Amino acid sequence: MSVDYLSIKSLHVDYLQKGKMITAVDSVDLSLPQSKTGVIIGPSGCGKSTLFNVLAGLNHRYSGHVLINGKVPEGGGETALILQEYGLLPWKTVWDNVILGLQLRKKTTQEIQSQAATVLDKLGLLSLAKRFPAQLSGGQRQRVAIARALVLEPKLLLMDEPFSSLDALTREEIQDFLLQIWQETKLTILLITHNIEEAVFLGNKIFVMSPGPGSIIQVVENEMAGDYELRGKVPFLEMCSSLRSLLHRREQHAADI
Ligand SMILES: Nc1ncnc2c1ncn2[C@@H]1O[C@H](COP(=O)(O)OP(=O)(O)OP(=O)(O)O)[C@@H](O)[C@H]1O
Repeated sequence: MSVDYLSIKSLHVDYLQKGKMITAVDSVDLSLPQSKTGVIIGPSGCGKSTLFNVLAGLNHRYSGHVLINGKVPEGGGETALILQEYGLLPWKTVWDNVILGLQLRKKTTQEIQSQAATVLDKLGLLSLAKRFPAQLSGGQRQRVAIARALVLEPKLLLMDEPFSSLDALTREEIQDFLLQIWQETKLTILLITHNIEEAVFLGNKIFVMSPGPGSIIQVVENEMAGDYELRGKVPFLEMCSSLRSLLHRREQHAADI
């Protein structure tokens, strides 16, 4: 029996805003086995980032049960979070951005040098090590953000709309790149996207969220994910189409209430 690496049961998060309680997510149930990819898709404001803040250990004010590898999320450690804007420090070079986390973990200079060089080399970024983020393309910046996360050897990679600011072709290249990273490292990956094709291309499990306060309204098991040749194939297009209909129906239903 496979034990879920990530397990969320009855998650509920409220925010207090100007004296009023706002429910951001309600009754969220989600599970993901180790070394699988999960994609969360849902309308704006349904609570996707709220969910990630809990998983990244940044928000402890929730009710329900959340376990990552059997432990309550505390941040750091085995979990890495990559944000939409990449989170790179503009005044630091690629190299200095990548080694930051290792320095914070008080690694020796030798360990830092060797781990950073290995990851940058693997991701084809060594030649860019002395550049600053502003001197990189969007796709290169995204790869540096992935390098910065991977150098810490996480077991769970959380990515919050990581490719949303990339043009269509670069986006596909980076999706392929992420697939390659996943196949090599067998990381568990949970990714948020608004893009249906991306969800079907990358997600072994696709979690569809309802409009806010969000909950998971459908889980699509997707054995096709992980195939580089998938885009354009009939089953891929069919799954995208049915996911699109589901999301439209749900938005229409919410608008009618
Ligand atoms: N710090 C906060 N204080 C008060 N309300 C918040 C806070 N953060 C989020 N919210 C509210 O909680 C709800 C969920 O927000 P969240 O950012 O998690 O949604 P999302 O699905 O990630 O949205 P998007 O797709 O637009 O990024 C929204 O109604 C939002 O206004």
